[in-house]
Amino acid sequence: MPYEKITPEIIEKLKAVVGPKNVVTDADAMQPYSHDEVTDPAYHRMPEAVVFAETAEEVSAVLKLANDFHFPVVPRGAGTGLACGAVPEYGGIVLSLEKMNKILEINTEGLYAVVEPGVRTSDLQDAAEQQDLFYAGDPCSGDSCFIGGNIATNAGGNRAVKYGTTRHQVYSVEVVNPKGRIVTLGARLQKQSTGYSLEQLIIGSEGTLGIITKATLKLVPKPKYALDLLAIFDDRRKAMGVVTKLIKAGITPTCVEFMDNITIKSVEKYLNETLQGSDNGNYIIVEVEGTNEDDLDDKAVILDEICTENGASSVLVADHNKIWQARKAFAEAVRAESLIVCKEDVVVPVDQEALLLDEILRLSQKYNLITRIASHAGDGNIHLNILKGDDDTYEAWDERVKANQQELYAFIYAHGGRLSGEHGIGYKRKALMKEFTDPGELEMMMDIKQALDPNNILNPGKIFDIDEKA
Ligand SMILES: O=C(O)CC[C@@H](O)C(=O)O
Ligand SMILES: [Zn+2]
Repeated sequence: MPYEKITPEIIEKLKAVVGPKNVVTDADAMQPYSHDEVTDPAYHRMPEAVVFAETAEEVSAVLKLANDFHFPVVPRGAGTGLACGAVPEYGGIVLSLEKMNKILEINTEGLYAVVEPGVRTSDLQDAAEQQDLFYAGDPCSGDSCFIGGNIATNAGGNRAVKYGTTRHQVYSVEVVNPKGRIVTLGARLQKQSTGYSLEQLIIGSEGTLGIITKATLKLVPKPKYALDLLAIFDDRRKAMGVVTKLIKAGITPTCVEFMDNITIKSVEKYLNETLQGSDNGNYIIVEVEGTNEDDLDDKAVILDEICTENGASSVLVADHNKIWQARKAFAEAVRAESLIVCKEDVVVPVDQEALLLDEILRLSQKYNLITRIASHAGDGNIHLNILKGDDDTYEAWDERVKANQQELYAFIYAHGGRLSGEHGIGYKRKALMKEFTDPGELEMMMDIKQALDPNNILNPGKIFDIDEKA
């Protein structure tokens, strides 16, 4: 890629924009910005400088410099991604938004929040709760990830069954577009038919079309009554088979999550706690909200019946904090087992998900893979983690992982699915994106990128490589 190196002249100009303390070139200080949560060092890349922005105007000036001098700008939130979307594959600068971390407004009349991109998701959840309100976005990394990154990647998480993904929480975003113009896209409206929904184009574009500098997000009244049920199944295929039945019951659960037994054991070890049914159980965790205690009880009875009729050995009311601590510890528990992990994030229509699990189990046997499986089962989204075993070489493992991927993705696309449900493409999955995406669809994405970012300076090489355009 013919980009300019970050010269001392460029460093001086960057310092003039954001102040000397906000430009870092020391290798040790830059090291944490060379990767996200992908632990395999093969995917780490050092930036040439890390720049911290404190205002939209600074972001704008940095992007104008990038166009003038032709260097890449890689926007970064908390760095909790799993697709290398914030990793500077082609060098240049990492532009961190972590200092733009203010909750600007929680509006209890209009039910919305205005936040800067570096606000931690859990901080927004807590701030809303203090006003008896609720921010529905809830990625598993909520204690560390930022709202800006949630929007840029259209983070999914645990409550999408009822509330949708991040895109459904967003009224509007202020972005700096690749040419450096500050613009607000979308509006605080329940409806509008006023041209393209550009805010929706930004959401999930992984920082390739604009840098989010402010967002107006939906809040809802805090649900007064909620309950977590834990259904334990001896057979994991039966556990997954119950999901469509739970959805069809018309109760609109907030969450329907799945964990298989070996994963429960892994989490148990990591947390050093005993988890219910961990001897040979597989979990379906269902959270429901109700208007009052009776409503909640009625829903619980229905869910209990469905699970029991479909093979659950027990259905328990779970301790909310404990069960969610276990579910949210999935990624960390796997990381504690192995730093070399392939994380599949496949998604199919919910009614195809039991078939997908069958296929995953078949392929895991065929390719002799060590797996851990957790799933946002209510969304059809399965996280298949494939661990490298101690007595495997990287090359032998990688070869089997790739063969598995080919068969798995062929199955997924044949069943109306996609290769990523929520973690995104970044640069980690772009070769597979190219292989499995309809060329016409990919061409439209590239056309949009080229129109908005003609110099290809904003997060280049993410989702696709523009110079590979046919
Ligand atoms: O590490 C993973 O594969 C999944 C991480 C996260 O999306 C989750 O749902 O736990
Ligand atoms: Zn997830």
